[in-house]
Amino acid sequence: MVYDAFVLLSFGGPEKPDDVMPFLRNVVRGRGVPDERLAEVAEHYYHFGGVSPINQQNRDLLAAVTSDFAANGIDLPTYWGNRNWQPMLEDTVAQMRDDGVKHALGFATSAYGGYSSCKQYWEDIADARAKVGPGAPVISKIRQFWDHPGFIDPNVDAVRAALATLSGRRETTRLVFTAHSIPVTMAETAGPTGGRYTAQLNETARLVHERAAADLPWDLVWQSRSGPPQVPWLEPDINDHLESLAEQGVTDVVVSPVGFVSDHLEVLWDLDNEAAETAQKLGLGYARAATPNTDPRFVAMVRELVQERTDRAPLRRLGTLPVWDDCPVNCCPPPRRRGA
Ligand SMILES: CC1=C(CCC(=O)O)c2cc3nc(cc4[nH]c(cc5[nH]c(cc1n2)c(C)c5CCC(=O)O)c(CCC(=O)O)c4C)C(CCC(=O)O)=C3C
Ligand SMILES: [Fe+2]
Repeated sequence: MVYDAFVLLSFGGPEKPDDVMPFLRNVVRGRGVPDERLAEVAEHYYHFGGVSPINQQNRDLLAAVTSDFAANGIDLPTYWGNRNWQPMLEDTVAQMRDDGVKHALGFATSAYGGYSSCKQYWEDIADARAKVGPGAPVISKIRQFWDHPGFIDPNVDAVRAALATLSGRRETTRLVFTAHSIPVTMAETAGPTGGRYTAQLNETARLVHERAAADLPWDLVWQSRSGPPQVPWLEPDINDHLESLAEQGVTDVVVSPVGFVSDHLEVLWDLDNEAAETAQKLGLGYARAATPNTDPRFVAMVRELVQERTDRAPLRRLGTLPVWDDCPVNCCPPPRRRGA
């Protein structure tokens, strides 16, 4: 298989106040979410001047990957397209067609399986290619990387650095990993045999824990729940979990958002703002570990994942869960649409 381009696939985010509501309508398109709910979420974005950091983080990642390719003799042009905001993937795919690209490798900014984190990127690719029509390049998505050392090692260092800022007693310190909550049915149907999102997250958390702070107890909990209250999502929420930890006599927490690859708005708002405030109310010492962002090891991982496909380079990984490149068509079905 000969690949002739690389494309970074991501979520997208607003870059000025006027982008916020149209961006949010794109995120929930077809799901019948009322504007009042979106207006509430919009406040989180307005708090940061209507700018999500995610697009700049992706520009930085793409620039770093592009230089890393050049330094390692990989001669692929690099592109970037989003699901929910400019640059939209369909515009990127049109540009790739105009540039003569035939078959690109796509890297999505999510380490895990499941609908939102994996399958929906396949859908984004199919939708973008359908809109561009004849001549649209084929895009093959690169595998999930939850246990790749280039993802684990930066998280390990970040947990160690966060721990070092706490002044409390180690015996009563807890390591808390977080990821985006998803509907329980979505978790049950994640991956070819179900449960893949939570299984991979548990493996990531275990791998980071045993390298960063093997003596500390740890938990994996959830953040950023949305959707109507009658639909069950993964629990406990980080804020409820901090309360029960405080009741158990925990004095300090390190929160490591292994569910994400950059310090975007879900991290800045839901952790640095909300969870930090909860911890303060409870009198808990609190430190949030950084995500990989553009750590050189994470950037090198992207190149190694490309080399797995172009040179049949051996897979570098630390875990034991199964790995696959192309997902079966029937796995990770989309959530049921809500009535408007
Ligand atoms: C698993 C997962 C990831 C991690 C994997 C990955 O990274 O792909 C993720 C990432 C992100 N989620 C983000 C933002 C949002 N997610 C929403 C809504 C939802 N997320 C879901 C799941 C996930 N989401 C689900 C099941 C929904 C509800 C259903 C739906 O409607 O699809 C909503 C709607 C409003 C609301 O109801 O809260 C917003 C605004 C941002 C951007 C942050 C920024 O701007 O910096 C990022 C990176
Ligand atoms: Fe989300």
